[in-house]
Amino acid sequence: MSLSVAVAGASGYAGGELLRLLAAHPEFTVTTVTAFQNAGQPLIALQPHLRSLSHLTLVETTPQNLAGHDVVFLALPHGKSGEITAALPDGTLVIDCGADHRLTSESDWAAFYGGEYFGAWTYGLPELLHADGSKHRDELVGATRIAVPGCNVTAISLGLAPGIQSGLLEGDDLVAVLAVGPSGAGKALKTNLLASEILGSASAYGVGGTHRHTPEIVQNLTLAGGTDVGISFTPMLVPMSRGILATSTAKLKPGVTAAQVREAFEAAYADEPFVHVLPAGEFPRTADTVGANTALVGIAVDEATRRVVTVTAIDNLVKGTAGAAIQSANIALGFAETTGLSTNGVAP
Ligand SMILES: NC(=O)C1=CN([C@@H]2O[C@H](COP(=O)(O)OP(=O)(O)OC[C@H]3O[C@@H](n4cnc5c(N)ncnc54)[C@H](OP(=O)(O)O)[C@@H]3O)[C@@H](O)[C@H]2O)C=CC1
Ligand SMILES: CC(=O)N[C@@H](CCC(=O)OP(=O)(O)O)C(=O)O
Repeated sequence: MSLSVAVAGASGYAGGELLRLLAAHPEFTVTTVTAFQNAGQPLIALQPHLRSLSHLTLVETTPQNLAGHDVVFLALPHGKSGEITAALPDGTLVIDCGADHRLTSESDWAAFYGGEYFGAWTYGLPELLHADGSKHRDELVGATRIAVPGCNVTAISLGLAPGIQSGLLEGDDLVAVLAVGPSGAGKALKTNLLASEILGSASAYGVGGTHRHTPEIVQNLTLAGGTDVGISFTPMLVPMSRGILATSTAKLKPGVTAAQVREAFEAAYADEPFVHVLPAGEFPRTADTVGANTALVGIAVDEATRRVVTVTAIDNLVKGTAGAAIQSANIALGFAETTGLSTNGVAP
């Protein structure tokens, strides 16, 4: 018997991608979809690509409308899920794609987000290494509240954690520069995201340690065993609708070889269904992850500067959000982790 599912924020980009994946998931049936100003509209009016869900109508995002489901996925603006989930029964599996429950430090929340702090939930990045070599998926088994990572955070964390956990890389001088697609910013119209502004242009934002994903990256890489973790991280908007290409670099510890670094990454991800290390000399393209729940990682060592350089590609809406949410739900509920998810993208 399939589980009944509600998706809140179903008119947005993350909600739409959740619905696309859930519609093909054998264990879930979406019965409720909610929105804010678009409540009352047929879902198909907002998500015309989701033909198999054309029977659904968007209703208001209230605890009453979300109650009575086995699983609730939230794809709401930051700060909007805390109050709603407080009213849902403890036994309901709730998965939040927003940031409200990602940070374990209240002071980081206050510094980078502000507003009421609702506390951290189990973190939805199964492949994240812990200092002792275990993976974060162990914590997801049986969880009933899950916080899905920020998409930039996923790309950077997967691209650095094995080097940190293995003790081969310094954690205090990390640098990451990312090319990101505008869908990461959501559907709501913003002037700097108009096609006329982004086509033919690349622009940096969140520069100089100000991006709100910074403490989340530090949190993950500290969990992976890093000491005094510090990262300078700069995302750049580029004209592609989906995708993140994260170039992450770190200093090698004295005496560490390129072969040791590659071995650490290959060992960490050897059994991972969704994280693939590319052969030496190969680096990923975002195009090869579009629609797939895949992270592709390329690795090089720059001997002149004694830095490792990893290049990680993900689809921000799949492995960066909706796919990670479903992967984590699968683990929490005891389904095969890959259920309803694919490593195959679409091309061209
Ligand atoms: N886009 C991405 O790549 C990623 C997104 N996320 C997170 O997922 C969440 C959703 O993002 P995204 O889909 O991109 O955003 P969108 O702007 O595309 O969608 C936002 C959704 O929230 C609803 N909404 C807007 N304002 C309110 C409100 N005040 N109260 C309740 N609901 C509201 C909207 O409804 P309506 O249409 O009716 O206004 C819509 O359904 C965010 O927390 C985001 O950070 C996380 C990782 C990556
Ligand atoms: C292009 C763009 O603006 N991208 C977003 C990514 C959003 C994301 O990962 O989600 P959360 O907002 O849930 O953290 C950004 O860099 O802030």
